[in-house]
Amino acid sequence: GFYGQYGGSYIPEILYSSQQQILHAFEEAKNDPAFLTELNKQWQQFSGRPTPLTFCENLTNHFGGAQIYLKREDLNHSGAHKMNNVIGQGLLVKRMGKKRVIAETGAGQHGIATALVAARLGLECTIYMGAKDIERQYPNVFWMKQLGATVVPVTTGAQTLRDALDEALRDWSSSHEDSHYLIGTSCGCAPFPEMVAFFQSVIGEEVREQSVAQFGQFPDRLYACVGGGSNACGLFLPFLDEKNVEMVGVEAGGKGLELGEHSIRLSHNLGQPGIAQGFSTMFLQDQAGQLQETHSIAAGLDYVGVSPIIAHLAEIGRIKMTYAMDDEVINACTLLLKKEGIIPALESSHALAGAFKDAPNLPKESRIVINLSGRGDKDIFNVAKAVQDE
Ligand SMILES: Cc1ncc(COP(=O)(O)O)c(/C=N/[C@H](C(=O)O)[C@@H](O)C(C)C)c1O
Repeated sequence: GFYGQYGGSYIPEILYSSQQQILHAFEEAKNDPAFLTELNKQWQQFSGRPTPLTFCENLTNHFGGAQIYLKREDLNHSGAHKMNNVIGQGLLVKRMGKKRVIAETGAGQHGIATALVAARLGLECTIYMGAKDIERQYPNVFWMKQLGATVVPVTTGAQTLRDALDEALRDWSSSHEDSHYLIGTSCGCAPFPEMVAFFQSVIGEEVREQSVAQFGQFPDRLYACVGGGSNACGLFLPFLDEKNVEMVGVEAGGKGLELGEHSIRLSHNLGQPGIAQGFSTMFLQDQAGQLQETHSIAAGLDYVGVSPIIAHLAEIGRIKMTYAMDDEVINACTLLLKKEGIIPALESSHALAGAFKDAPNLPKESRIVINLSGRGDKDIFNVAKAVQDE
C-alpha cells in the first residue's frame, strides 16, 4: 500500500487483525462479479448514477476560452460524491458480517452519507464530528440524528475534522471486532486509500464514456478540489494513462499563507512528509513535526493531511497542484449560481475557482471538466455571511 514514499500502515498492533480482514474482504469483493453487480445496482437505484456531465455555455462565453463542463456529483443522493464510497464500504461491511459503522466527518457530507447507508443496510452508526463543524454544518447533523445515527461532538483540539478522525480511530481501537471504521476519504492506513479511490473511480469511468459520447474525445484538462483527496482520485485515476489529459488539484488557500490560515499541504512546499493517523503523507506540521491547525471556508477541505495517492502523483508531476483563497471561492460560487443556475458546495467552489483562473487563457477548442463534488445547500449560512461581509 505504498505510492512512492507515501502510504503504508502505521497502526497499533490491536488493529492489525481488523486491517487484514478489510484488506482480504476488499481484494475478494473487487474481483467478485456478484459484489460489483450489487454495487452498481445500489449506485444506480439508491444514489442515482450515472451523474450528468453538464456543459456550461454561459460560463464558456463569459470567459471566452475553454469549453467548460461539470461532472455533477452534487446530484448523488445526499448531495455529494461521498455516497459513492459509503455504498461500496457499506456492502463490504455486510460481506464481513459486521453490525456497526463508525465515521468521522467535517463538512457533514460523509457523515450523512454514512447515516443514510447505515439505515438502508440495517447497520448501527456512530458519527464523530468536531463541535465547531457541528455548528457550521448543522443541516447535515439534524438529518444524521433523524436517520438514527449517534452523532458524537468532538471537543478536543480545534474541534474540526482531524480531531474527529482521532476520536473515530480511538473508538475503532476498542470496537474493531464488530465495528467497521468507514473512512470518508482516500487517507488512512492501507487499504483505505486504495479502497476509497477504487469506489470513487466510478466518477472518472463515467467521464471517459460521457466525454467521448458528448464531444468525441477525452477532456483536455480535469479539475478537482483536494481535501482528503477522494473526489480528485475518483475523477483523475481512470485517466492516469491518458498522457494528453492534464490534471489540476485545488487546495484551500483560506485567508492567507501563514500556518493556521489555510489547508495547503502540497502546493508552495508548505507541507512536509510525516507519519500520523495510520499513514505517511504530506502533512502541515511545525518544525517539531506537530500537526498544525488548518483553516478553510469549506469544512470539507479543512484537513491537515492528504491522500498518499495524490501526494505521490503531485510529487512526480502528473497532477498540478494549486490553491484558491476564500474570497476567490465565494466569487466562483456566486458566478456559477448566476450564470448556470447550479448551487455548488464551498469545497467544489475551490475547483471552480482554479478552473476559472485558467479558462480564459485556454484555446476555444479545448474542453475542461470540473468535478462538482457537492451541492451548496449545507453552506447556506456560510455563503450568506460571506456575501454580507463583501
Ligand atoms: C462536497 C465535498 N467536496 C469535497 C470534499 C473534500 O473531500 P475529498 O473529496 O476526499 O478531498 C468534501 C469532504 N467532506 C468530508 C465530510 O463531509 O466529512 C470531509 O470533511 C472529510 C471526510 C475529509 C465534501 O463534503
